[in-house]
Amino acid sequence: MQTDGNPYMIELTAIHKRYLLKQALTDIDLQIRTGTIVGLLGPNGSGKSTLMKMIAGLIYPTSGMIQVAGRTPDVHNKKHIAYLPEIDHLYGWMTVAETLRFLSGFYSDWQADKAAALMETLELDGKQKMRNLSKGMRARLKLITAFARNVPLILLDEPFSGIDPPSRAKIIRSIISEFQSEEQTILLSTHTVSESEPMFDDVIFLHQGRVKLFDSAENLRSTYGCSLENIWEKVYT
Ligand SMILES: Nc1ncnc2c1ncn2[C@@H]1O[C@H](COP(=O)(O)OP(=O)(O)OP(=O)(O)O)[C@@H](O)[C@H]1O
Repeated sequence: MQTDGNPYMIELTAIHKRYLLKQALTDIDLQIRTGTIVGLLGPNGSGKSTLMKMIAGLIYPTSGMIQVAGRTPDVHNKKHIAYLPEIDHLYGWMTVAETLRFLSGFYSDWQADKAAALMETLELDGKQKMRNLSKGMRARLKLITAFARNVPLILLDEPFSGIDPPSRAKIIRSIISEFQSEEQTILLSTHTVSESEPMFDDVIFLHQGRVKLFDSAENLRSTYGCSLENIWEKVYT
């Protein structure tokens, strides 16, 4: 995946997405800089997952243009994008360690040493059977599978759902420390704004499928004179 001097990992121009009966995204223009962690915030149904799936090349816009590292995303982008995977289809009889080995076979960029280190940091037991994992443990495993890959773009859709607050704090610290700012870009959607705030370089606030605010976290805080969480309250209430 080449960026050829282009400072933007993701460029969206006049994007509209309509499902059969529902307009999900309207007139989205965004440019996401390479080497940043970007927060994608918004209430339920504001279009976060739709935007993520589109950037991952899993669904297509109704109109408009998307460029990811200078090319239109399609299913082949899986090679270059780690999209927080659905793991529910994986074999329940396998252990966590077997599952990671199984997944490693699909990705030439898999870093087994990193997966092992993250297993330790996130306190996941390799001997546990997949079918016995709690919701929070499954969420941890998803994060490990995303960060074990050496890819330029990581898309994390609600990575903290089901994870308890102390573990969330630990995971956020590990995302910050694992982030390779020269080479990587992370787009992360979440409802846990206050805890996630320290991670974000830039923040997108979506509202009813439109971009309500998009700026650096620092500019937003100084413009509004408060934290992102308080901005959230001002924007959405
Ligand atoms: N496959 C689909 N078919 C029809 N409508 C859909 C589909 N997926 C999403 N929608 C609708 O599009 C809108 C945006 O949904 P989306 O899942 O992108 O929002 P979200 O911000 O990720 O929500 P949440 O925070 O609840 O996960 C919603 O009104 C939703 O009902």
